[in-house]
Amino acid sequence: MSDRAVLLANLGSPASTEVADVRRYLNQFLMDPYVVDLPWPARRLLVGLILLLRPKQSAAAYASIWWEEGSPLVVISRRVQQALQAKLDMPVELAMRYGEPSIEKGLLALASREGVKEVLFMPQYPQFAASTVTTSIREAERVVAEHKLNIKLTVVPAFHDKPGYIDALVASAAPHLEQGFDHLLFSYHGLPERHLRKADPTGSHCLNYPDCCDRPSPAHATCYRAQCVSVTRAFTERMGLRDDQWSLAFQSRLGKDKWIEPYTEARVEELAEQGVKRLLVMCPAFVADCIETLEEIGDRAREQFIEAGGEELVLVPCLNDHPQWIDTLAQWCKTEPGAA
Ligand SMILES: C=CC1=C(C)c2cc3[nH]c(cc4nc(cc5[nH]c(cc1n2)c(C)c5CCC(=O)O)C(CCC(=O)O)=C4C)c(C)c3C=C
Ligand SMILES: [Fe+2]
Ligand SMILES: [Fe+2]
Repeated sequence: MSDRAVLLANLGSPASTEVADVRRYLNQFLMDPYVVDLPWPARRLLVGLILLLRPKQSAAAYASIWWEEGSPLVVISRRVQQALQAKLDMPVELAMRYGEPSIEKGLLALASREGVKEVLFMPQYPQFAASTVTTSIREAERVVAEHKLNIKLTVVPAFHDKPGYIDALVASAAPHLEQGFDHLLFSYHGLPERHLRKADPTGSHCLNYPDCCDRPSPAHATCYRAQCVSVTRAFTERMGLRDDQWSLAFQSRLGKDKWIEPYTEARVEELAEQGVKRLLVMCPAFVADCIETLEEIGDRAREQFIEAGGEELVLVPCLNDHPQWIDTLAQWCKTEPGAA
């Protein structure tokens, strides 16, 4: 038995589709200063306003995609944990940044296991964003410090450029592309432009040129947008797609700030108007299907596409528990983190 253990971390879901549970979840999520990055009084005020209407709308959206066993995101993540556990001679736990099972419970459970000296902390995000990766790492560090846990926390960074991730994406999506399509849309979760600028260590690269993501820069080490572009490029090159067969857009905008463009909603409508009949949509910012893929794309974008003249929108499933993805994760757990 190794002295290493693994903690998979994802974003999290409400405990149920009851409005009160969704409100509690949204409050915890949006009051995170890495997500709504305003000083506390302004954040409290803005989130208070969002919580007037959003919980009811989101509860209805969650209810439309909820499974008998629970939230798709949590159920799929649990399957991944179990499949990974079956391949490894080290304990594997699952944690969510918001809601349950919490990062605190996961770390305490692993630290109490006999012989565990190191926890490999694996945030399940291919691209870096402070609102996903940094906040998860800070929470894990807080738990280790607060409980004085005698473990080494080793973080596996965002894996957008790791061949194992791209290979698994190709293996899981290729059969869907082989069914034929008029256009392939890569729809990534969006981010406020401000988040991108804040993450730019040069202070002068991101969003300062129309083609910033195509110009090599040290800023790309923490640029969510550039990492989405590079995953898309790697995938389309591997699949041998021409540039006119695909496009890239960003979904899930919330609030009045400017978010990174183009927006998925606008692109879906444009594609239908341009005569695209069979549209495939991939969402590579998510490793597991969730409300953002199943409801926002699989239901709402599909309806919008058909109303605008399209015939069929096919949502390509996320990596979920695809065997090749599980093999990749297992390899990362056994080797040096981030090296595979
Ligand atoms: C300011 C708001 C938000 C930022 C910034 C944000 C970044 C971000 N989120 C994900 C991944 C997921 N987000 C999910 C749900 C979700 N996201 C926001 C808002 C922001 N996300 C909200 C309010 C919600 C809840 C649903 C809703 O009311 O619309 C989920 C799915 C959760 C589930 O239970 O299924 C994921 C996963 C990324 C990758 C990201 C930054 C790049
Ligand atoms: Fe989100
Ligand atoms: Fe860029």
